[in-house]
Amino acid sequence: MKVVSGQVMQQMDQRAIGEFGIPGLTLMENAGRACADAITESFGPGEGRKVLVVAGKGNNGGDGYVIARLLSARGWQAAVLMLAPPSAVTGDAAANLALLDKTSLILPPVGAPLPLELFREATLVVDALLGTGVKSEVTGSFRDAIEAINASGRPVVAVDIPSGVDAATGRILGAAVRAELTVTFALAKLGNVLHPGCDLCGRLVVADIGMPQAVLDEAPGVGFVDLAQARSLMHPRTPLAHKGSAGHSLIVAGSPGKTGAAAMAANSALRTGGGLVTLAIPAALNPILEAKTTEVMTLPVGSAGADHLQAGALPQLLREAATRDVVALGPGIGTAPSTVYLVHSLLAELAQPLVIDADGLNAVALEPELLLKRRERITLLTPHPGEMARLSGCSIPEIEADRSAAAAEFARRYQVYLILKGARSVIAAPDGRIALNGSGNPGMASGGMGDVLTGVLASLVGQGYRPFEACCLAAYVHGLAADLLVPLKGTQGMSATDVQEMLPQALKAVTFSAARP
Ligand SMILES: NC(=O)C1=CN([C@@H]2O[C@H](COP(=O)(O)OP(=O)(O)OC[C@H]3O[C@@H](n4cnc5c(N)ncnc54)[C@H](O)[C@@H]3O)[C@@H](O)[C@H]2O)[C@@H](O)CC1
Ligand SMILES: [K+]
Repeated sequence: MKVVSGQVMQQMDQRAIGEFGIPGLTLMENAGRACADAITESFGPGEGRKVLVVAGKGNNGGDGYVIARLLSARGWQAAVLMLAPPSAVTGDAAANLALLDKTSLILPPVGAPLPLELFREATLVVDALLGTGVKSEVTGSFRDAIEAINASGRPVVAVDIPSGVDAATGRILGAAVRAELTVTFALAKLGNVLHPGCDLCGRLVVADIGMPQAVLDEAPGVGFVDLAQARSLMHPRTPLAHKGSAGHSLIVAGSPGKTGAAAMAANSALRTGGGLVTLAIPAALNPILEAKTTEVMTLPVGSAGADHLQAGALPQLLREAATRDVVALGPGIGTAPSTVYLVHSLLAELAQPLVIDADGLNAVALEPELLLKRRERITLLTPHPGEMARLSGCSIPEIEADRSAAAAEFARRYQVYLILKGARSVIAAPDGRIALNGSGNPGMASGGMGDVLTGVLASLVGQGYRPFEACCLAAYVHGLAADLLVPLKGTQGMSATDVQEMLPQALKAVTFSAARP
């Protein structure tokens, strides 16, 4: 699904009206009807029940007037609480205001408290205060209205986006409505899917309001990886599949104290459907990894006593990699100078698609220009914000201020695919494509989750998925495995190994529709 900023949506509205001749009134009528239909579907017919529409002075309020008119025709007793005088309402919104029964309009005198009894008496509250036109922090009577809506204890339906959420960032502008249902128009807005705004939307419905297909297709936006999107990316496994056709990953990982990272990355590659996995580890750690893994083949590298990956292991690793479909480099390798040197050498010399994570990224951060040596080869990085900050020479707050921009800029500059981890991981491609991952939960804030993702991503690349699609699917499946754990374990105490072991169920959920076992 495509997601756009509020500003882009406003340009789309203008284009539909100006270039395609669709009257703004038609778009507003379609938007209001989509909300009325969603309300009827969720809450049933009116049967004399009361609905309170809280309306601002812009077109979001205009949608609210349409909703009030249509719901009263469907048996609701509709009242409209206006936060601005009718004289301030203009354009299409004014045209719809004129169609309303004047006795349904409530306009509290300036400075008077809001009539809270209206909220108590209503069965349902519709939030049509502010939509994509919100410009600043919400204060005064608008803030009072948002607080009254939230305190009402009534189900709330938000029109387009919960009022007070910034449509471009999901940021709460001082106060925001908490809705049970949000009906957004034409395309979802970034504020509908980014935290914390998305936590206030409740169920999100994206309604068709008759926007021309060309306007939808040509709007600049980002992808949002949800179940439907992940399902469309999944390659079905053919009946003729064999272990040689499902990809052979080489995972280069491990140092003393971090053998678990190596084991999780390798096991996760298998749990994602990889045909074969070879785990290259410092020779001295081989007995530990032999015991920790079963299906995985271990490859002790370096001299017999080597407990860190060292530069001398380069020829052995290059020989091994030559017949592998993908290499993943970094989980738990540490930052010893010789290990860093090895990472830099592998970066330059490996021909295979290369996934780099963890200490592999820290080694790259010392000399990011080395990535440009791989311009003609596929490189995929999976940084968390701290690693991203080191890679790009910015601070973590700078990265967090605009995660999509940070990921997109780095991916373009260094011609790499990138998963910037965190709530709503950002996936960026060298050609400018961006997607946000829709799965995952706070239970994933625990050590080792990144090692699992590395294994998942390497496995998918090894199975032949194209890099951007592999990143989208890896992020989604990884998050979904954690989501499937929530009913079983909650969000405190789930471990990365739990997520690793849930990967097959996540893949199953993505592969099969509900109708198929
Ligand atoms: N043709 C169109 O443009 C369509 C627009 N639609 C609706 O129109 C909405 C956008 O309408 P508008 O651009 O009129 O904007 P809004 O209705 O979101 O709000 C804009 C109004 O609120 C005021 N405002 C901004 N920030 C404020 C704040 N912090 N506190 C108080 N007032 C504030 C502005 O001065 C402006 O008057 C969409 O969200 C959607 O609901 C739909 O009807 C579909 C068609
Ligand atoms: K709203």
